[in-house]
Amino acid sequence: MRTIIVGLNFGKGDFDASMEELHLLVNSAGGEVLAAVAGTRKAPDAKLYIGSGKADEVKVEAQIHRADCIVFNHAISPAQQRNLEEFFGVRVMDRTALILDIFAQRAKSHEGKLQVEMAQLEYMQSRLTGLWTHLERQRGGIGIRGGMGESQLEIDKRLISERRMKLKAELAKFERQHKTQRLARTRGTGLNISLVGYTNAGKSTLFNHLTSAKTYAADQLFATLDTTTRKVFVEGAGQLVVSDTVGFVRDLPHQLVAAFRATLEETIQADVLLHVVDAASSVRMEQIDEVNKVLKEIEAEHIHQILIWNKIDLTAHEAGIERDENGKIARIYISAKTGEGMAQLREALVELAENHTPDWKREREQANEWANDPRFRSN
Ligand SMILES: Nc1nc2c(ncn2[C@@H]2O[C@H](COP(=O)(O)OP(=O)(O)OP(=O)(O)O)[C@@H](O)[C@H]2O)c(=O)[nH]1
Ligand SMILES: [Mg+2]
Repeated sequence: MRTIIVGLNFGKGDFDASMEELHLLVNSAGGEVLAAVAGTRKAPDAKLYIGSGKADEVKVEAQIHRADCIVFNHAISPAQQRNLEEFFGVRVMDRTALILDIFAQRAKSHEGKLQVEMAQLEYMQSRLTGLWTHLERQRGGIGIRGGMGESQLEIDKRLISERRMKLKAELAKFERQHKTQRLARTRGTGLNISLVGYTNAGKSTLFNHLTSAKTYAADQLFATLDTTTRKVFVEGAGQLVVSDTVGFVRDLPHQLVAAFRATLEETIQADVLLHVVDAASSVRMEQIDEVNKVLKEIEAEHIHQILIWNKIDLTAHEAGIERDENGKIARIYISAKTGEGMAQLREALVELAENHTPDWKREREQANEWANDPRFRSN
């Protein structure tokens, strides 16, 4: 797709980095960015999101470059999208739709495909509702009852609802399957580790290094969609379970977070999160915040987390372990590409495994505690 990207700078965060990310997102979706238009505003315009002057500018750019798509670096309302498409005469997408599109292209497993479809339907349904209110208002004004628009909308809405119900039931089946598999996998094994992090941070590269697996690692956003889990034997740490997960991104559509809940469930079950950070990125701190936001959304913020400062081959950092004031491991500097710091990471895993209490032991301790608690003793 021949694309023009548009972003408004509201004076928050790193605007240039966010436009750069949108550029990467469009490339990841298979599109080509022909021009970028930036504007500054205090608040979005109700009708077109951008002001009418800016809209003229975008229209000229679109005509010069013969663009067939305009992507906004924001979430725009259904009404605004309609107005913009009318104004430009080409397709208009917002950030959410773009991310959904990438996920739809990337989904490989049956479950992944269902999850993305679920998220898309939810997104569409919210758009239809917007359209519906719009027609409703129009109809009220003109005083005509019923009409083609209304019935078509009603049908669309019903079809979407029915499909969503079906998907929900199918996804629930997968969820039960995950539970059984997880039980079988973690029985008798040690530490359960999940690699989490912003998209493109290097999770899959690290996963491959740790497990000698061939998980798809690529310089594109959302290379990984499905959670991959492997057992790994680490000398001194015993049998570990390691999971590679989907990358997070700023404003990850909440529909997607909801849809991927089952996949992300793996993350929630982990004993330790290795939070992989692209240390070479200028916006790494913002990315860490975004990842933590999603972790909170999936109720995984309480899990012990260690920051993996990756890609140090591109920075001035040296490989090694950094500890907090209590001597606990806080950060590990590595390069998953060159292998620097991997020895230290393995050392850290041994230490974590030593300090880890397996579930069965924790349960037994808990039972003993209750047995000895006078409050629970009968006479
Ligand atoms: N220079 C350098 N590049 C790295 C390093 N680790 C990963 N990369 C590169 O970064 C890009 C992204 O790596 P992935 O492992 O696919 O990243 P990911 O976090 O799994 O990304 P998603 O699955 O898209 O969320 C690839 O081009 C890797 O080759 C590193 O230590 N140094
Ligand atoms: Mg990956």
